[in-house]
Amino acid sequence: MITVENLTKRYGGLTAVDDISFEVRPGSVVGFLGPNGAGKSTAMRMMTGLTPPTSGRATLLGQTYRELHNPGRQVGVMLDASAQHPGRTGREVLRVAAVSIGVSKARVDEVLGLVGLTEEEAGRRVRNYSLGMRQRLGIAAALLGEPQVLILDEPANGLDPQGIHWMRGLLRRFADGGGTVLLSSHLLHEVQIVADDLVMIGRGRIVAMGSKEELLSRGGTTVRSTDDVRLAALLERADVPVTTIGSGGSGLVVDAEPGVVGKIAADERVVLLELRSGGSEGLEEMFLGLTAATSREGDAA
Ligand SMILES: Nc1ncnc2c1ncn2[C@@H]1O[C@H](COP(=O)(O)OP(=O)(O)OP(=O)(O)O)[C@@H](O)[C@H]1O
Repeated sequence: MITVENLTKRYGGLTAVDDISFEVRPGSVVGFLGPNGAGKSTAMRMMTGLTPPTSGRATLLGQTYRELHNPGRQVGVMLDASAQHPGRTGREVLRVAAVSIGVSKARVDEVLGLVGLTEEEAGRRVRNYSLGMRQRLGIAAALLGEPQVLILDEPANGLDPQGIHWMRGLLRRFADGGGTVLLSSHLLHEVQIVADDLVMIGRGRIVAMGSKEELLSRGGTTVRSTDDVRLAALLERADVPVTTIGSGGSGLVVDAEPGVVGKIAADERVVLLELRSGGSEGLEEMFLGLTAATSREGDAA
């Protein structure tokens, strides 16, 4: 549904997006992650025809954005929630968009309901909206044409925890209904729950990508038991490498699947207090580690 092939953007001497390739399958949510300045927005702008690539290409439903017959009906885009006309009411913003892409007024009310903007809020001018309300309006605009694909740049920005929870539900339902979602974030935990796959970029380059489970399991397994010293010895005996022995009861990090560790513990009657995929550091640490080395902002430090 979304195919990105060797996409590159250079601004003078700066390579903002450096030869990235990935795919987003129908029915899935892909989190596009990277620190500030990593090149996420530039990549999304190229995907949606707003910035011409220096080389490479991106297709949506088999065509470039510019080749799409009625892009507003096929691809829902939210790149900059503050770009909406400040002097119009939320409802007016959506009505104007509805006319331009050819959808009914009734659909405007439907999407307002979907994003949880009340009658009163829809009648307020956008300049008086909070950032969270602007995000909801931006998502409403993206959903307006009943698209099959959603491309959202930092949609969780400005949403409170409840709003983030709501957005996850909305995107999950959209994907479960066969839709394709690409959403960017500079915060792993915002997308970690909802995303099926993750694409992590730093300084324009892909630094890691794969299914969430795959990326999580790269960190090994964390295990905590009532007797970690004995468990470590049992694991070593079974040729399962223990990479860390935590101090103060923080457990072990083991280079094996949780199932393997659990079985050894069960066979030897060691009581487990915790058993999970990922090292003690978790995906967040891995993300920070992967991107710290490639953060442009880090250059100044
Ligand atoms: N029009 C432009 N001209 C020159 N440089 C640009 C332009 N647009 C983006 N850049 C640079 O390209 C790099 C990537 O920027 P981009 O906005 O794509 O990053 P991002 O990952 O979306 O970060 P953020 O979350 O901070 O927006 C940055 O160094 C930015 O300064």
